[in-house]
Amino acid sequence: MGLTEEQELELGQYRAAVERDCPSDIIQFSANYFNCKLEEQRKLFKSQINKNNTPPSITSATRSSQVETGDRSHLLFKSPFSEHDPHTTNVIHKEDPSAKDPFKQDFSFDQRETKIEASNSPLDLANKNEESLKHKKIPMNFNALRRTSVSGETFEPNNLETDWKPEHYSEKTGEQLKRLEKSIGKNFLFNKLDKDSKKLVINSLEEKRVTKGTEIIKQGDEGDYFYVVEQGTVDFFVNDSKVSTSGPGSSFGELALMYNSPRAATVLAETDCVLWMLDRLTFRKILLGNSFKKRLMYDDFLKSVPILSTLTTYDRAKIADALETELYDAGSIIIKEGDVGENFYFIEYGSADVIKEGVGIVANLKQHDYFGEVALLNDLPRQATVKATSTTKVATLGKSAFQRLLGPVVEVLKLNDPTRPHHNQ
Ligand SMILES: Nc1ncnc2c1ncn2[C@@H]1O[C@@H]2COP(=O)(O)O[C@H]2[C@H]1O
Repeated sequence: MGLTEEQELELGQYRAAVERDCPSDIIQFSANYFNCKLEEQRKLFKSQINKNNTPPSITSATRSSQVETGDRSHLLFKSPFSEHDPHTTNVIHKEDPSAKDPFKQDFSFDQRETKIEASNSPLDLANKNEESLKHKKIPMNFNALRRTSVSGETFEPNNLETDWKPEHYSEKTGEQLKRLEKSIGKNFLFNKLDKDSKKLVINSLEEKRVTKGTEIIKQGDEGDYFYVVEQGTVDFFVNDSKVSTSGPGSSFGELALMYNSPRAATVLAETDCVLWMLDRLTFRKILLGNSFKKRLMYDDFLKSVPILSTLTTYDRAKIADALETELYDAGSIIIKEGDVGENFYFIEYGSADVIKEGVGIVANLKQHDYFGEVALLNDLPRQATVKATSTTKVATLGKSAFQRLLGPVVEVLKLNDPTRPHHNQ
């Protein structure tokens, strides 16, 4: 007996996920993948029942329309081209980076679900976040070839429910709160937190004053704390070369805590500094699943994009922070020849044709390919139209993020520029 259309679709999606992520442990990957699928199906049922009091029939068509448009109408994205391009008006959904891709979307589903179901106490939220991290989108190679956790903390959901209390929790004074609001208010990581989580984080922060010249973090050490700068400036050194400086409102020290990896840089106080430290466990429980969600979700994907393969974890993390997701139906226009170029794109999944006026199709793009760089690199109008040929999810970078973050690969992008004579493709 042949497979039904839906079974074919499911298997195709599964196959695409395996090909995309090239998991080192296929059994574990598959277990996670199908758990996510089940979870997704359950949630769809629940949300449908909550809405209509009628369970939906589970077909792919129902599922994708629910996932992509159902509850997210407020997130519908207006195409930058829609004013003058009738083809694009109904096609783009700007949404969580996780949307649509069945394996990766679980993060956002869980977060939303958590808010509905949990009591909303800070601890519940922390635990739920960690739970979703634990069995959902931790990249399969999350800890591969890296040193293991310093504290060896376990994240068993049941332990968390009852056992975990933030180690350094202490209610801040009014004066401290005012200062924190000022410094933390500037840090985008904290703006992603709901009120309870923010309060929990604030009361878990420890004040640390250091004098000019103090080594706050040493490259190669194990990670213990995440830092936010309230006053002063700090310098970053990689292999003894200074790579950057940052000041009030900025944060550092997240990489080692995220990836259980050695510190990637040395951090020195360039002036006397007032810092706030967050312990690793609270960081992982609260910030990781909220503020660094995109990094975790895009980690594997960005690693598998050939053009980015030479970047460091830090460089890729910065790109992930800046990415936005757009979803296009088959046949819709992603960029239009002659328009002003605003964004650069990676294809997360799907396919697209590159079409030049008067010439026809000049290239076919697939998963992991990029486009939209020519206009940005050369300050030109769009040199071709890019049209989705199947449902296509793209991750996009705005022009300034493109210029700021893709510096290290600009030469390669230029070399590959398809509009240059003799480009190597
Ligand atoms: N170019 C860079 N490479 C790596 N880490 C950097 C860089 N610039 C700043 N940092 C920060 O320096 C921190 C050192 O500790 P972590 O590796 O935990 O996290 C690192 C980043 O937050």
